[in-house]
Amino acid sequence: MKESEIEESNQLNLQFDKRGGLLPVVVQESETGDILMIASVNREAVDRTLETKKATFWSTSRNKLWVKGETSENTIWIDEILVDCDQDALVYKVRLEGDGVCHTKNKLGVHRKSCFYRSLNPDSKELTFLEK
Ligand SMILES: N=c1c2ncn([C@@H]3O[C@H](COP(=O)(O)OP(=O)(O)OP(=O)(O)O)[C@@H](O)[C@H]3O)c2ncn1[C@@H]1O[C@H](COP(=O)(O)O)[C@@H](O)[C@H]1O
Ligand SMILES: [Mg+2]
Ligand SMILES: [Zn+2]
Repeated sequence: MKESEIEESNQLNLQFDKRGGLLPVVVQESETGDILMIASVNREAVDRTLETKKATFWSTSRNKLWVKGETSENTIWIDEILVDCDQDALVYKVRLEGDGVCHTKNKLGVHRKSCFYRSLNPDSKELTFLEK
């Protein structure tokens, strides 16, 4: 496929083959801009996400389609999907149904909103928890 057909096209031509069938997805909360998690999708996961408006991924450890929230009930609802220049990465802009997306819990026993709850200090190389 010519570059122009990918970069300047209004047609969806996701480049799964380039990446072994899996593309990275950044999940971002629409309302706040917060980055919530990064996961992988195959073609089926994208199709299911478009059909159901529920964020669906490919679980790389369980090797199966993963409708986020299927056990935790922390469903993620799609507002918008962005596709990058060379059509090999996505952004899901979303609304949360539950407390958060992360499978870890904070001190109050609540699912953390984002998987990115620690910051790396470049000098000490230690991690600082961002939560109060
Ligand atoms: N719920 C999550 C979850 N939420 C967010 N994330 C992030 O999503 C990324 C997914 O990457 P992977 O495909 O490598 O994760 P995975 O192989 O599905 O994870 P596991 O099944 O090994 O826990 C992780 O690196 C986390 O940063 C999660 N990763 C894993 N889970 C597991 O997914 C399962 C189902 O959770 P629900 O969909 O919320 O019911 C539970 O067993 C959870 O432990
Ligand atoms: Mg990960
Ligand atoms: Zn997490």
